[in-house]
Amino acid sequence: MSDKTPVADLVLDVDNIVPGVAKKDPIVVADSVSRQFGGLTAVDVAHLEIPRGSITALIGPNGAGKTTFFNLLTGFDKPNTGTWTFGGKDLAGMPAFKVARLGMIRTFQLTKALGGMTVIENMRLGAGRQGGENLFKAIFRPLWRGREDEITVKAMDLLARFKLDAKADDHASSLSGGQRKLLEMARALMSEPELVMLDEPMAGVNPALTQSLLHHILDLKTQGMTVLFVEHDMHMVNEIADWVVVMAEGRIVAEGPPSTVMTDPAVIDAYLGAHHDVDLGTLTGQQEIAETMDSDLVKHEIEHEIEEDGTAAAPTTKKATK
Ligand SMILES: Nc1ncnc2c1ncn2[C@@H]1O[C@H](COP(=O)(O)OP(=O)(O)OP(=O)(O)O)[C@@H](O)[C@H]1O
Repeated sequence: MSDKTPVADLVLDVDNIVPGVAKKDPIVVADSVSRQFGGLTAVDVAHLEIPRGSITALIGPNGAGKTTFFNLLTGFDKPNTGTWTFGGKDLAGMPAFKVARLGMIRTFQLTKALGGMTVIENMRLGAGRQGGENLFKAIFRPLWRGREDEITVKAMDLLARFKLDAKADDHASSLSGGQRKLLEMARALMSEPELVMLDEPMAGVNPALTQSLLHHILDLKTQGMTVLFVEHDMHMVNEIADWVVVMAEGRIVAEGPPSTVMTDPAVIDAYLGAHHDVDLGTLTGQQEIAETMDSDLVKHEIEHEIEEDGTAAAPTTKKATK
């Protein structure tokens, strides 16, 4: 289906592919990133490099630490130890809204389309800084109006690409689960990110929209973006990922191209340890998603963004770092 990036273009040494292997052109480099919750070590990543301009899948059994690792990289959670860079910039300690502004945008396992707002309003929110009811805006109103028009045009273009343009004025709450996933992805693109991080993009999406989502993800790569996604659906991973990173019990236990990773004993062990009945070749089901925590953190990040931008519309928050 996709044009896979050859392994030789991704790693420095194709003959020695081990967890933490050096990439030719890494966009993210993480070192000694750990996160404990009480006595539980949720993430303990010694070294990981994400190759630029390709599609990397982060897989692993439930509870492996994938979402927590996403949260740490994107500033939605703070690690106990570790450093990481994005495009060479040190991100440790940087809040989520600043990480997003640098071009590292994520979506959530449970979509955060803000149901009380319309589809187009959600899209405008994705554009980041738009000015607000501040003095600067009051003085330079015509300039801001121009910028707002530009944002609307861009939003409508993206909505058309994602076949959501007819729904622009509908409340996001009226969309189906799959359409919300599309909206979240479209909104992420408003800020022209370099790295798009998708947390279980296929979860809760009905089969009719699955192919469409797959094509949109492949399209991101065609447009020069890097994609990192968490996914349980191994068919999807096989189909679109250039590279697969496997987590188990917080650590990176294997990485490599999908064709070899699925037969790696460490990977089979990791999955069989958690699911005695799982066949990696046929694992396709959508996971039931547990709603956990942290709506306060997300709310705080959005409030912070609004405070900084001075934007008038105060969105309601939905969920969370999942
Ligand atoms: N806020 C939290 N407080 C306490 N424990 C947490 C918290 N967030 C995650 N954990 C625990 O950390 C571990 C890793 O969870 P995480 O959600 O990152 O795994 P995951 O690989 O994303 O799982 P899944 O595939 O089920 O989404 C789990 O044992 C989880 O229960």
